[in-house]
Amino acid sequence: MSTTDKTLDHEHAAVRAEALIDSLPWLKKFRDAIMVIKFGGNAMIDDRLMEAFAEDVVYLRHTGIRPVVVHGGGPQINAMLARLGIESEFRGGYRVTTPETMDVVRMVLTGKVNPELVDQINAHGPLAAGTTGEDAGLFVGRRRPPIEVDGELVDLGLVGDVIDVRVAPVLALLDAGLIPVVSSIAPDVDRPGDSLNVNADAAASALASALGAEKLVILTDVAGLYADWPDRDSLVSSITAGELEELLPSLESGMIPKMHACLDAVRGGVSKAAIIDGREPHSVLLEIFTERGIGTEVTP
Ligand SMILES: Nc1ncnc2c1ncn2[C@@H]1O[C@H](COP(=O)(O)OP(=O)(O)O)[C@@H](O)[C@H]1O
Ligand SMILES: CC(=O)N[C@@H](CCC(=O)OP(=O)(O)O)C(=O)O
Repeated sequence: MSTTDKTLDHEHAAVRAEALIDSLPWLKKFRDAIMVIKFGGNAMIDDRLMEAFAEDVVYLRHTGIRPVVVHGGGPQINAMLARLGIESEFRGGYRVTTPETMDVVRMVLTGKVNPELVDQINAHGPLAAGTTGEDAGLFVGRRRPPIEVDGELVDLGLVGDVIDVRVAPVLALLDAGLIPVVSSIAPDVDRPGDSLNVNADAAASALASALGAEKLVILTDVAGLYADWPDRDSLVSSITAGELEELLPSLESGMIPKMHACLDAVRGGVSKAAIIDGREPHSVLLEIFTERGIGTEVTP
């Protein structure tokens, strides 16, 4: 015998059924679509968020969407550099990368963060396959020329841009039903044997364009793009590429690579790019399966 309050049960059931039915148009629309999701280092610090992220990605995969994960690991690189007593600085949103720093970046991204993320996803079944921009020549990298920061030219060292992507290895993983998990290291096309540190937002953007992805979703540690940072009333829900281009010069620090990444992606053929709050559990599902999405969307 059960004494549950049936009225309450019916209400809960109705809300849950509505949420499931609301996702129907998106399930139909996005079947087989490739979605590139960039998972930032800040969300990885919290085990609960990392578990929720893994669940979201596995959920997408089981709905027939083809998720590709690109990850960063800035805070984890900072922690390891501090342990090793190596200083590093950020200029214009990018880490100034010496050869010594590059060794640590590669070790942390490819040796620690990538397998940890793969493990989280594979807790749900053997779905994730870790790879880097160096494996099978996925990324073709080139050293970034000095950039201007506050009117001064800054040499970022071994920081690279992805100038070309050979999508075959990622497509092969997708065709095998797997979830590629990619770290943002690229081989230097001009100096064979050298590796370059690519900002993970930029790497995700290049991969999304090359794959002809339906969406690029970038998780971060704020609700989205603020037009007048740090004014919390200035959250942008939607912005076009043209409007974003005008806003870019006024942006600071971490938002610069992110918004460049979104702009490049939509200019590169991706239908929509979104910056969403990685501090909210299951933010990826809310972005993909709801009409308004969350955070800031960038459209062509
Ligand atoms: N206009 C802006 N809108 C939102 N965040 C901004 C803006 N300008 C600077 N920021 C900063 O950028 C940070 C996100 O960049 P970053 O720390 O590199 O994130 P992640 O680790 O997710 O890649 C935010 O936490 C915020 O402090
Ligand atoms: C050139 C550059 O800045 N590379 C980044 C790569 C990792 C990254 O982008 O990590 P998040 O996404 O967690 O910020 C770095 O060295 O921190």
